[in-house]
Amino acid sequence: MIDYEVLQRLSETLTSRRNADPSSSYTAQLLAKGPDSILKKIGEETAELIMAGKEGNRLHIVRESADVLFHMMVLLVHAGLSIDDVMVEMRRREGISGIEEKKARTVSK
Ligand SMILES: N=c1c2ncn([C@@H]3O[C@H](COP(=O)(O)OP(=O)(O)OP(=O)(O)O)[C@@H](O)[C@H]3O)c2ncn1[C@@H]1O[C@H](COP(=O)(O)O)[C@@H](O)[C@H]1O
Repeated sequence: MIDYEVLQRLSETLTSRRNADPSSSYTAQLLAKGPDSILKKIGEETAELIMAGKEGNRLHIVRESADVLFHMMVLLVHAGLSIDDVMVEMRRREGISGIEEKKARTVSK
């Protein structure tokens, strides 16, 4: 059974870090440094995920994916959002083929 509740708990923890002391929280440090620092980390972690994907090492892919997801969630908190908002969008897309969606986009242009 996959523990999706871990994302909910992490989301709550990260939101609470808005008021935390940066000396005791990496998330609070990032939030205090501002959006450019968060975006820089997302860029770095995404590049590392790309390299892991090229390398094909499954453990590295999982670990780098977790780093990207974590830093993306910090960005969401910075923007006053949460993983819930992303899930709402994913639910909206559910069952809509990417191929069909793209075709509909071209038609409406
Ligand atoms: N999931 C994570 C998580 N994933 C990655 N990281 C941190 O992200 C940082 C960046 O990773 P890097 O490998 O790039 O580290 P680095 O190379 O030393 O960083 P730079 O020198 O490049 O800045 C590291 O310090 C990791 O520990 C995380 N830090 C925290 N969490 C979760 O967030 C919660 C709150 O954390 P704090 O806010 O620190 O209490 C924790 O309980 C965890 O559940």
